[in-house]
Amino acid sequence: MTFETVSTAKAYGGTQGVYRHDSTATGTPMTVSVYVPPHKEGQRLPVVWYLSGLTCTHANVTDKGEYRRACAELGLIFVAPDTSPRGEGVADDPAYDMGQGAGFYVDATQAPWAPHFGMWSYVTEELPALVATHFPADMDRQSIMGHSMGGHGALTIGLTLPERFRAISAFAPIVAPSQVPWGEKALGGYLGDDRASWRRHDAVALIEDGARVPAMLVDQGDADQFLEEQLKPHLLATACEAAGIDLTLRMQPGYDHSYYFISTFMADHLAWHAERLR
Ligand SMILES: N[C@@H](CCC(=O)N[C@@H](CS)C(=O)NCC(=O)O)C(=O)O
Repeated sequence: MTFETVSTAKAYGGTQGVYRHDSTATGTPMTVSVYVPPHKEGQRLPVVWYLSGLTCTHANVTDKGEYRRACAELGLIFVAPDTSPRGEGVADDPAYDMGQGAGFYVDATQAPWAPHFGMWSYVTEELPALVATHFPADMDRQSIMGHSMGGHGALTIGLTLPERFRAISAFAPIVAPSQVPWGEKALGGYLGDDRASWRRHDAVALIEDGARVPAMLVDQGDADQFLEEQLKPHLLATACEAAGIDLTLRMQPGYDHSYYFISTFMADHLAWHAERLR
């Protein structure tokens, strides 16, 4: 399978690259951003996965996430995939919260989404194999983070694969998609009406059903316009408390849902990940 370099640039002594490859999980070309910090020849480095939110491509966090200085200092590879398949033959929805740019990190089972919307398999199977092949990655040291819909992806993937991900964190995540409009629309569309099939794609439900990790870090702005209707972090706090999961939930006064918020706390999250990836 070809893995094509779209661009590379030196940053903080390392390399910020953008790459494109044909994906069997989505049946489309996919674009991914990877930052490799400065390192010694032959050295293998831990990998932090960053999953983005609604409307994003790989480029939003690459341009505005301000992760490179911390990744260079901490020796972390930072991988930022796209949020969905894209292109002319790919189903879409006129709204921003469904279809292209809104893959929700599930493998869709329903028409018209099922042929291309295989983002769970893409992020958990296909892309990790490519990262292992093409970068100096130590795949025994991985962690995962994300924002909003990507926070949902990070929490659900991290909770499902605790043996793979040593740390999970999120910025303003959708913690209980089955209980909020964004999630009800997306999971209903991609997975169908049987709500039982949604539970493995809902962080709160996964914890209620027995998923366990040692710890999670979540930052949430209290001026986030989506806080009350879509995000509801207290549902995660309640589930973690009942399950004995050590959740650090930090309500950040005055911060909204944007990359100004994410970039403010990015270095903090990366340091938290690096500690667990040593
Ligand atoms: N377009 C939506 C908001 C979508 C949104 O806020 N997306 C977040 C993730 S959930 C994002 O990261 N947007 C891209 C950006 O800020 O660069 C609206 O206007 O209500």
